[in-house]
Amino acid sequence: MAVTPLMQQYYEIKKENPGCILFFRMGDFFELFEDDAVIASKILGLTLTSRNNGASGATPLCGFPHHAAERYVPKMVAAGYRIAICEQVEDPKLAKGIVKRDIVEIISAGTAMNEENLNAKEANYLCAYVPATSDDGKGGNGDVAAFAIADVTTGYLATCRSSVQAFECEFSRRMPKEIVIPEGTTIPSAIMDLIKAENVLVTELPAILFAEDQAKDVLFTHFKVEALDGLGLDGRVFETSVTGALLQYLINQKKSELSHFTTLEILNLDDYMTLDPSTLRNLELVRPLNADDYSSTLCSVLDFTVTAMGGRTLKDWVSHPLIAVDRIREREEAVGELVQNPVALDELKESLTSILDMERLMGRVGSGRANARDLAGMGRSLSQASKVADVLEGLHAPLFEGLRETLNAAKGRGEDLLKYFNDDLPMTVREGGMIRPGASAELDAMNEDIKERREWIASLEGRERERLGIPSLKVGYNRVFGYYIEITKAQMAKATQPIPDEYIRKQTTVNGERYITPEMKECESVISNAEVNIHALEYKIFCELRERVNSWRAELQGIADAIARVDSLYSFARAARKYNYVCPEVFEGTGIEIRGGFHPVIVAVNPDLNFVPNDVTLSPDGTRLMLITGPNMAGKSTYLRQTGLIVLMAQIGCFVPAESARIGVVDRIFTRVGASDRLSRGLSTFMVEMIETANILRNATPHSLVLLDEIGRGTSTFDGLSIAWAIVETLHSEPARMALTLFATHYHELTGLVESLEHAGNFQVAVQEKGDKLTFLHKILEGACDSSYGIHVAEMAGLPPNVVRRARKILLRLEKQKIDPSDEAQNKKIKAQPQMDLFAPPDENTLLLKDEIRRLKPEEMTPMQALQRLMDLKENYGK
Ligand SMILES: Nc1ncnc2c1ncn2[C@@H]1O[C@H](COP(=O)(O)OP(=O)(O)OP(=O)(O)O)[C@@H](O)[C@H]1O
Repeated sequence: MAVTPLMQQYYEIKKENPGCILFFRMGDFFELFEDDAVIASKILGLTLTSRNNGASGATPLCGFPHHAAERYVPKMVAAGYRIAICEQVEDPKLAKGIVKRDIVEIISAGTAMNEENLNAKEANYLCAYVPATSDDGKGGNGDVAAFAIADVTTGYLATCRSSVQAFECEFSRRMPKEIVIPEGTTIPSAIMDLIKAENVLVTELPAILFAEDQAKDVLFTHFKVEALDGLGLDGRVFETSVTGALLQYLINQKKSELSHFTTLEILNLDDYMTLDPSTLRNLELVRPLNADDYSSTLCSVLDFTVTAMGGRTLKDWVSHPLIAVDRIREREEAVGELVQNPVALDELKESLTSILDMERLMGRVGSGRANARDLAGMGRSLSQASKVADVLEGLHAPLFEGLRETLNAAKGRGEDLLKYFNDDLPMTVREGGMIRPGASAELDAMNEDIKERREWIASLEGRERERLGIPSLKVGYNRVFGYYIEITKAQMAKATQPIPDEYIRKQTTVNGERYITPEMKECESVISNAEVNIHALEYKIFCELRERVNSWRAELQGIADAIARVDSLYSFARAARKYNYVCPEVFEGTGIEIRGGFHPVIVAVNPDLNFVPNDVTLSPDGTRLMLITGPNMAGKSTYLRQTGLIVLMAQIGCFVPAESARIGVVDRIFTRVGASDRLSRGLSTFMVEMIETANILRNATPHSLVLLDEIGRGTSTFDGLSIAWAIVETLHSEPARMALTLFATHYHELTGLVESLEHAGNFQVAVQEKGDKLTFLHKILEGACDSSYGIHVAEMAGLPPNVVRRARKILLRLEKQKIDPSDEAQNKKIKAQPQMDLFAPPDENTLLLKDEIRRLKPEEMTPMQALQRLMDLKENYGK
């Protein structure tokens, strides 16, 4: 079927970009056709119309003015689509036939650059993954991963080979918006879970992009190196392949060089405490459990950062606690110095305040999008960065010395840039108005040449007003016929002079006439000819400046990174001062000793709450496992979480919410606490609980901190108790595990077990019972709690009195069968006993009896037969 030539062009471009929604530029509009139009009209709320497409009939169509793309592209990307921007790439006036069009950029979740629509304090990560083998070449069954992570907005690029489990942890810490894989690759199921839960876009690429040789070429060309060791990739086949493919994908999408990717980091995940996705979630470090409540996260409490870069680094630090004691102490020392020096803190805040997002500005420079405002912004930020260096001059912590040296590279550069730019700058780069007088002699001379004529035009209005006696006469300008003199009908009537002969009528408007004069036109033509050259020269100077900034990129990224770190240390110090945190003593070894610890988030969010501080003492030779009993609502979960958070805060180099703390560096924090959002993924509460517990029991080490809250409550009492019991024994006694453990439980039966274990101790959350009234004291004390008060709490919550009364009766009866786990004889009985659940099914005899009764037909029996049957039943079942 014949289609119009325009649609033919459309179809060709569409075919070359499968899987993309095509934004097709036509004049001042973007048009979308067919399915693209139907999809976009729904998402963007646009009216769907149709276009006559030659003999093939009408085509669904929707469109919008081109500048609206700024708003519409992010909306489409957020809805999970990939947008191909197709621009007119030749001047329509010069085109022979259909205007030439081409794709200038493809935008998807992980490649979006439009930072106005991104959360400034959040990175926009894109990840690539390939299955790998381990160093020794043995682990090739998909349990080793190679991955690369990039942020195209800032130029961050890193790669790593690790176990799939470590990849899963890193994936959830970074939470990329998009993952790129070779076609047909199976993504490990744990990662797939995260992808589904977070709506991560999955992009499959031809496997050839991941071929080692191809990837090498991409890396060599991009980084201008001739060997892999220049990038630290020597002998790292999988990392090379995955990084090369990722970079190639980005270059293909952005259709630009991306020179802001200047370095490649080889990640070593062993440098950081392992935090699996459930711990990240449960401790609410960066993201809240309840999507809308960011204030419940640790980040929100610690984030006093002033710059967007600092905000991103702070998040990165919080989700990557350190293992190396010297690095932790380095940060602590720097924070400590700031805590003691409020003047320096204020000075830092002042100089950090006007620093823009230099990393993202570099992204704009590197991808050729920067305008004069961006370069001047970079200039101002550099001047401020050198002020930050001056503040650091007065500080002595070793970390600050290194940062100051890096920041010294900013000295002079800001001023060097700013001297070129006007104070008020346009968005456009080809229409002049950017370069400050005095910055270029050539430009000044060109401006000088037309100065008189510009002044002549500028003063024309005044002169003509006087000459014609029309005080409100106007000289205007439009793109169609340039300068004109406008005289309204009312003005004309009041004019003291007739319209001069040299006035040429150009346009009649509703209110009057517009004129030009030959002298005016001659002047204008000289000005506009000169301005073409002036604008071209301004653009040339601008491009040189942009190139200069681009050539500074390595230093600028170093400066940006240093600013982000200073800002994060500043933020820790502010938090420490505001909430009275103390510097923990972090040591290499095992043991946790916290005096007067409190929960950083609860206290920050509820400043009026009378929070009761608590102690923790865990050591390999003393108590390794604390079993904590106490009523509901007493504060067990809070105690567990605050301990996890305090240990984590110590290892990110932050001060901690306590009177004092000694923290032996832990390799992992495991948590099995609270609700889980994995329920939505089709797993039952109990299943999730057991998956997470299994992970703990397989991976905990004697250097781990394990937080277990109410393990086993998701199943029947005896199953749950038995599981909890076995877990306590394993964590306490199995040499490979023996982790420092806080175990909160409602199974009071376990307190007896704990008494028989050498390195476990019973603790309770104190309550005060006066008559019927129960007061929570929130204090953790030694010893076991002898009552669970569950019914009490239920009563306080408003359960109807008849239900409460009945519950008390049932409880009394059940307590008569109480089990003592420390009683060996009874222990054996438990294991041998069939399940004795409240709602356990009736025994076999009862079922048989019921069955026999059901089959009896008394109406067909004689009295004698009935009596005989009754005697049989009594004989069989009556004992
Ligand atoms: N140390 C404390 N000081 C003051 N209030 C506290 C303290 N610890 C907890 N709370 C408050 O008590 C309430 C219950 O705490 P939490 O959820 O930790 O109890 P729990 O013992 O784990 O309860 P459950 O067994 O029902 O899960 C929370 O609202 C919390 O703010």
